[in-house]
Amino acid sequence: MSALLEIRGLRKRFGGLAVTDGVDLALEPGARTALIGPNGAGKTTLINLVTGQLLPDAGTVTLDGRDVTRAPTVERVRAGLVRSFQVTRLFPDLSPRDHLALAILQRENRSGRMFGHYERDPALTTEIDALLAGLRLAEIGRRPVAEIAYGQQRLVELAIALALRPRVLLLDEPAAGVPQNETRLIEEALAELPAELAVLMIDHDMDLVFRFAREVVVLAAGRVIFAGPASAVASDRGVREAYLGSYADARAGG
Ligand SMILES: Nc1ncnc2c1ncn2[C@@H]1O[C@H](COP(=O)(O)OP(=O)(O)OP(=O)(O)O)[C@@H](O)[C@H]1O
Repeated sequence: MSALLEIRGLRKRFGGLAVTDGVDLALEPGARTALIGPNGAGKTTLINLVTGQLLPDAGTVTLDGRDVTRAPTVERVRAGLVRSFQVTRLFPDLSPRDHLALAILQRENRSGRMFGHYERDPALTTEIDALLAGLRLAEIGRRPVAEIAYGQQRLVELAIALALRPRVLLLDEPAAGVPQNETRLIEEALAELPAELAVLMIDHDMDLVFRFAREVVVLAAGRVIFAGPASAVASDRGVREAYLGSYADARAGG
């Protein structure tokens, strides 16, 4: 199968620091890949380079064969390269339904003026209902986001990302800050993502990473030090030394 997202030789320096130092990474349709590595390894920078929030000094980002290395973020989103929104970007007074209506109108390049009466548009409300039902958010669909549980707010972010009809979904710490008793909701939602969607997830929670990912890419000091099956990462010597040692030892009871 050919790669849907392909990153080749990507480089980015901040001052004297090579934060992205010749990164290669490929995602095929249906990929479930985790991007892990120590604090400051360059994970978020890599995601920002892929989404277009930052431009690289060298290298290429290709989506389905099309070079998008210098394309504006909005163009990449239209082409199906979507990053999950951050909770801080939700509007506290708006409901999940409102957020989804905005996302769909944006996707369809329709005027924001439609927003005032979107509930009267059957195609829109049908789609919103399906997205909310899929993430088990139907019951709180009309409540202001500020009033719903944090775990549900994170699911609203995911619903917004899905409303943009991604082919590649980049998830930056989807369960970060979610109380323990709500993380199951996030995991269930991640497990039920469309099969053909290619997903790249950054997370520090190794239990979540290993339950979700089939492939793991380990970044350290801006370089890929491991890329391969999740089953092989914990026993990789370089990874243990750079990052996973304590986790692997704990799992082994050592
Ligand atoms: N805009 C910037 N200007 C200068 N340095 C930056 C900038 N953004 C990130 N850095 C530096 O680049 C390095 C990598 O940061 P980045 O946030 O990409 O790492 P990370 O792997 O996502 O870390 P974490 O796991 O802590 O989120 C860090 O040393 C950081 O201080």
